[in-house]
Amino acid sequence: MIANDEAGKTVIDCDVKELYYGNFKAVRDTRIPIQQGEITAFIGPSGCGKSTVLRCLNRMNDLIRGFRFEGHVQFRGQNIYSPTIDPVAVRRHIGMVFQQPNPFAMSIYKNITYGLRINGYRGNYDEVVERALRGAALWDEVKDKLKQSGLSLSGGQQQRLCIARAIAVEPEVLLMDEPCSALDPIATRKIEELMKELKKKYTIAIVTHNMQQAQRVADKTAFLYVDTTQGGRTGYLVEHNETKELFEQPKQEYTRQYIRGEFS
Ligand SMILES: Nc1ncnc2c1ncn2[C@@H]1O[C@H](COP(=O)(O)OP(=O)(O)OP(=O)(O)O)[C@@H](O)[C@H]1O
Repeated sequence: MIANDEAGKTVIDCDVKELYYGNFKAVRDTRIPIQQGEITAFIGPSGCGKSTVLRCLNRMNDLIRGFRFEGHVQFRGQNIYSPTIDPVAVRRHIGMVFQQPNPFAMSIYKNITYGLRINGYRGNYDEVVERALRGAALWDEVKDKLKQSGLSLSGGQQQRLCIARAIAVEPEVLLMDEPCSALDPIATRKIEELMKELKKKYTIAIVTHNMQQAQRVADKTAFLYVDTTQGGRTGYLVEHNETKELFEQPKQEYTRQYIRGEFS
């Protein structure tokens, strides 16, 4: 669906042929190339596999019992599921921000330096903390209280702290699983503005329930739906395209119906 001349821009080539949790086939036939310097949104009804596919991109599903999938996920041409690849190293390159802000119960400063300390970083921690907090548009609000607990911040600030924590280790890709769903509209807009800034430096994939949000922030959008024809509930990719085109001139009837709200 995406033109060949864009293949060189592909940072992650995700091709899920079949994905299972135990005996349950959760996703099939979903190929989504994630392009460098872009925001790719995953949309679709509840249970279509948006979060599952997103979590495949940095091996977060590995932790789930019964998870297995056929297909591949290549990061810069390398299969991240190869037995020789360390999943922790994968997550250094491909960071993640979750639905609920989840700062650690420690100071703002230590939240940011946590990943660096684990990785044995020997550089200047103060510099990294400032750079990460500035990158997450939080520096001005917290620079005088870096020793205060991360949990003392507002929900929107906590989510920006989690983004700062994710970018402190300088990943190439940021995965965001409904990062605004626990936030009010003002905090949501702040995160959306931040995403537009972040994409100058990072490639982003985001799961969102909010179609307006996808239209506001995403360059490309992938629409997944649930196939119930075989008696199961298996998610699959219906359409992946430029966001504007997907919303204004959808190629698939299911996409057209979904964005018109004809089914939920
Ligand atoms: N850990 C798990 N064990 C078993 N089944 C799971 C697990 N996680 C998700 N599933 C199932 O896989 C399917 C896809 O779930 P997933 O959370 O990826 O969908 P989603 O599109 O992100 O949904 P939502 O929008 O409601 O968050 C669902 O049927 C769900 O019940």
